[in-house]
Amino acid sequence: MAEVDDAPVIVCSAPGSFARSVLAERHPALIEQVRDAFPWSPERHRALDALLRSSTEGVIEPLGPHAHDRERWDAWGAEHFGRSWFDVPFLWSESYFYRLLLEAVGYFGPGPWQGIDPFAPFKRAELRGSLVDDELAALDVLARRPVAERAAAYLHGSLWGNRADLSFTVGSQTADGGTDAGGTEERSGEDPPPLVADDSEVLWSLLPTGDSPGAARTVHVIADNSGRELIPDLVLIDHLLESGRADDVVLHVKPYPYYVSDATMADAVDCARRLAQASGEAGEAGRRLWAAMGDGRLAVRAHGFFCAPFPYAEMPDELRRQFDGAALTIVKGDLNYRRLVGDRLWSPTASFAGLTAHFPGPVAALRTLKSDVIVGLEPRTVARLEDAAGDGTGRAWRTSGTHGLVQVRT
Ligand SMILES: O=P(O)(O)OC[C@@]1(O)O[C@H](CO)[C@@H](O)[C@@H]1O
Repeated sequence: MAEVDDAPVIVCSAPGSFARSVLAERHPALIEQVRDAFPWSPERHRALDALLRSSTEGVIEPLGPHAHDRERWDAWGAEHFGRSWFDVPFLWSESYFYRLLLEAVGYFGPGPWQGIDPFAPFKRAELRGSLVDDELAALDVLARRPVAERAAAYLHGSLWGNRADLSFTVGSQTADGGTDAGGTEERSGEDPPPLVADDSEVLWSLLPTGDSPGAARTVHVIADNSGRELIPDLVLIDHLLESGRADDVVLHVKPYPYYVSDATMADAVDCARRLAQASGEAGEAGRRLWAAMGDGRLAVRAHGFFCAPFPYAEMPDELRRQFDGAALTIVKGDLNYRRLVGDRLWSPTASFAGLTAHFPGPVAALRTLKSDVIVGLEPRTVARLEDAAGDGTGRAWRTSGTHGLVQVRT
């Protein structure tokens, strides 16, 4: 594994690599699932066929001349057009794939399919499912526990919620609404398994309770998946506001559907409604969050950069300024982690603090491990993980979603 200063950018060309499997297997399966989820017109079917061909055997083409964001992607993709999908950075090719998938289904219009989220049936099925009922009911039991224990449970709920990632379960669920779409629990032997890094104490130390002099303490949360991840994120946010650890919270969602289950504004509303309509503690939290959105203590934003194919080190200044002065920014999930530290084959012991020094203000990653990128581990932890993997490659712990982390840079 390369050292910090020469870590290779991840591309999808290496045979047997996780990144290659995403492009070669996961994306084609996703196209077929999206195809089956709606009664698309012949034109949409043809566009899906073309995307399948291009993304598996073709080269990367620019957007069509009428695309509203053609200029932006022309600048972002200039050096990649005309090359094989497998030879350009993984972060770039995945992001562009989702942009093209939306194009294929007419999401950006004009036309009758404009604004129809092609992943909505999968997200809805998950949100309706009984696993969410069980998770909401568990909040009633938790409410009787001491506050420190509750805080830890809310934090872990948000972290492990990241296992419920519908792009991870492509090929194993349907959009018929009749079944729970998570399917991720089977991946974990121990539930929850131990964290590979745990800076929880540092995280809480950045958000002391009680009166603090000076400006309002703002916490930002860069959301990842909707449904079974965003619901515990919202519960955590409610706790931060209720316990006085934050005066206000900004939740950052995606401006358009992305990576299957990533949360958009519509999803944030659906999740808040699911909570608010629940009974017991969940319902109370949901109604408090609803009110907090109304009085501005919880703001939701959807900056275009959250669907950009680049690491956060390259975020535009106006977004950077939003995080300046925050008490903490919580960065959720695997893709956000890849973007936070850079999508490279770092040494797993490379410094998390060093690689996140670019980020404005204190930052915490809550993530389950679903790709090759990992930094900030103790050498003995890496040795233990490699030994325990026992699968011949010693790498499954990195990509299988069975392990989680809390990493903080103050
Ligand atoms: O950000 P999330 O939802 O935790 O994970 C997104 C993800 O499943 O998508 C990519 C494959 O498509 C992986 O790199 C990554 O694990």
